[in-house]
Amino acid sequence: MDRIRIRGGNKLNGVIPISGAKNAALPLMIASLLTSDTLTLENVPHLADVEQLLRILGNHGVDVMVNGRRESQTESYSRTIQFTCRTIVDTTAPYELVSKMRASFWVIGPLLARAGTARVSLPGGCAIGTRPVDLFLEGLQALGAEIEIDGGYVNATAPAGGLVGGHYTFPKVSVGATHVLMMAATLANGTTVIENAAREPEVADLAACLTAMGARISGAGTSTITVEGVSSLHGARHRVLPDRIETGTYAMAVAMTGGDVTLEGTRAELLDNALDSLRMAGAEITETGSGLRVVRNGNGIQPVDVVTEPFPGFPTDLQAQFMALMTRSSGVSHITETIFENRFMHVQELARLGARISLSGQMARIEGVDRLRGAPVMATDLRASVSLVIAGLAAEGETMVNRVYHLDRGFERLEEKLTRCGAEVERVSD
Ligand SMILES: CC(=O)N[C@H]1[C@@H](OP(=O)(O)OP(=O)(O)OC[C@H]2O[C@@H](n3ccc(=O)[nH]c3=O)[C@H](O)[C@@H]2O)O[C@H](CO)[C@@H](O)[C@@H]1O
Ligand SMILES: C=C(OP(=O)(O)O)C(=O)O
Repeated sequence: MDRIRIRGGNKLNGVIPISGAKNAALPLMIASLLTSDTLTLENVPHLADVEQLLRILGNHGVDVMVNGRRESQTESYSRTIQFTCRTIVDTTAPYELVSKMRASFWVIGPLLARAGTARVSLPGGCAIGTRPVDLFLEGLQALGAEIEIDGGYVNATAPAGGLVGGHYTFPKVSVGATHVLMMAATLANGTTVIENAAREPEVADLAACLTAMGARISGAGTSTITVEGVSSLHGARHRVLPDRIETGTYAMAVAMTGGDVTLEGTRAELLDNALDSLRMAGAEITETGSGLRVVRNGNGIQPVDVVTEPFPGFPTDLQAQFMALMTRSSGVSHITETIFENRFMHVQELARLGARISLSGQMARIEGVDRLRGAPVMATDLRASVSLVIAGLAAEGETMVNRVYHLDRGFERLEEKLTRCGAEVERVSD
């Protein structure tokens, strides 16, 4: 099992290319099920989750070409992948495939919309909370779907003439359920209005791609999305937007170590609130022609309180990384997690490095310390893992991060990107 060894203490200086967003690429890939034409996606990151979804889509009948070839091309940062689903050959998404990754559940929307039926295993994914699927099911029922749960599977059936436009107000913001409902509504008969929709940039990115495929969508990126159903979608070419979580992660790494790094190919507006928190912590962040420049020279790290919220609030997917940064601040900070009920697994691992953190319900109190010391730590989920890398970069001596398969779900070539900027980070394969 691979591990990551870090020798802390080096500043980061240089350029880090930001990859296409995992959380945009996954729903975009799933959208290929909605058409019999070819959907071409550019800037698809090479990540374990993407590879897993390729297997799942293959099972439904999607033919895949990566950089013009049939076998997976791993050498390039940014891959162009063509997806062609002439017919849906299987409407079942089995437990063995879906249990590994939550987003694979999202095939339920396109399968139902195009084939009229779907049998999809209840999902897996990062163990950060119970993560039910009730809102997906309620939303699909609002489009006329009949739903039953049997043996760990959701069986969904559209009415005889296909899904029908409907009105659904989310009682709670859900990124995944917004993606699914929007995709399902593209092929429904009539107009669908989705209220209290997720406003994450990945939702707008999916809507832009669906629109290029012939869908009629307005309001994506706001909390009310209207979809006028059409009878079919066609092929399109779309570029996956830059990964805002990867952007924020490296920005926090620079704030942690000090240095001067340009995050190439990304944009400030994708991070909104999180950049303000980073600036308050002491990082200088400027937009350049090629991306975002992050600098921290001389000044220490200031304590900043954050509360995770749906976009444009501070993202839960950056909570662990910001906590790592706060372990070295010059005072006391508080981090409140409002999205997932069990997303503090990194706390005990950060403590191994000398962090002082106490938990009270959904709030963590972090008392900054002068120094962290390297230690063996264990990655528990994707973002928790990278928070340990950030802490390790600033810790004295060696930090060994175990179970890095979590990291490989969402960070493309992490050790290479950091090493190029002066960090001592290497992958150790046993
Ligand atoms: C692949 C992907 O894009 N994953 C992201 C997506 O996950 P994901 O789409 O799974 O997260 P959601 O936005 O759906 O979850 C938000 C909250 O709603 C709850 N909920 C959700 C659906 C439902 O049917 N019932 C319900 O109660 C969840 O348990 C959670 O408490 O958004 C999360 C919140 O920004 C991010 O952390 C994940 O990285
Ligand atoms: C929680 C995450 O992913 P998933 O929703 O796929 O579990 C994440 O990207 O941080």
